[in-house]
Amino acid sequence: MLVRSRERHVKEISLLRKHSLRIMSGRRVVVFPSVAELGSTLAQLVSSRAEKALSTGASFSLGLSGGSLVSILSKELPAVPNLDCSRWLIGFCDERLVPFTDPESTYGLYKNQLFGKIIIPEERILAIEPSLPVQECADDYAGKLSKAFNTEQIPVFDMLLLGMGPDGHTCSLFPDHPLLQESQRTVAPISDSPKPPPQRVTMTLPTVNAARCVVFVSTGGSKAAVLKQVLEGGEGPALPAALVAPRQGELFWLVDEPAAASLTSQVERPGPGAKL
Ligand SMILES: O=C1O[C@H](COP(=O)(O)O)[C@@H](O)[C@H](O)[C@H]1O
Repeated sequence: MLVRSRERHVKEISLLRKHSLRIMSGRRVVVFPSVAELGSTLAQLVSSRAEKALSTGASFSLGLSGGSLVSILSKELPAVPNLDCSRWLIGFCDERLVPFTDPESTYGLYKNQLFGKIIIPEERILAIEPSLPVQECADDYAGKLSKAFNTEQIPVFDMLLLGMGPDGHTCSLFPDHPLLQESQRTVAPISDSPKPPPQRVTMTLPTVNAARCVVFVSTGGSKAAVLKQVLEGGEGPALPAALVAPRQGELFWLVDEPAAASLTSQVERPGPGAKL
């Protein structure tokens, strides 16, 4: 009897702690012992938000980023049992203006590593047209989003998966770049990306912050210092990743132990197989 009530108390305290953590910061920082465990929880999270969106709507819209996320997601998402992606709509949070066959192309990487392993109609993947000049390419991609979401306003994605570079950039929004001030456009071109290739197309902050759920994935010791700065603050203007704060949506930071090494604020460390 005593054991049962103690267990209940511990459970309640842990729930309360989780709840207050979320209220205090408006975001959940979740630390995993390995990239594999992070990846499998990420895949579960995508699948659970897809189920939620599809239980009330006609489709589940998911924005993908490039970089290290590609291999993490491509390994773990197809392993989710009974995953039905036929009503998913996939867009790209940013894309490099190179042919799809170029190893820098985010679409190209997902095509090779993921799209062949999940069943998703080709027409439900909204990619850029890389043969266009960068400005036209951004306009064309913004038009595709506008048509798919049937709106002239900012599209509201169900979920966006973001990465963060060691300089604090996310999407193709770089520190001190004028694009951080963009308040009207859904998508913008960039021709002077400090990280190659220089020409890219990116979602803007208003689009990112309109999403229902934003999930950052950040792994490795090279991200430790910048992660601390983004999550706990530091000198100078806020870094692009720190400007991501969905107006009405959820914000997750899924990180591994090396990336979390310098954090001193409270984080969650879920047990194996835990769901977010
Ligand atoms: O250039 C880019 O970098 C970021 C971060 O990539 P990571 O390899 O450090 O995780 C990525 O999110 C973005 O999509 C990409 O274009």
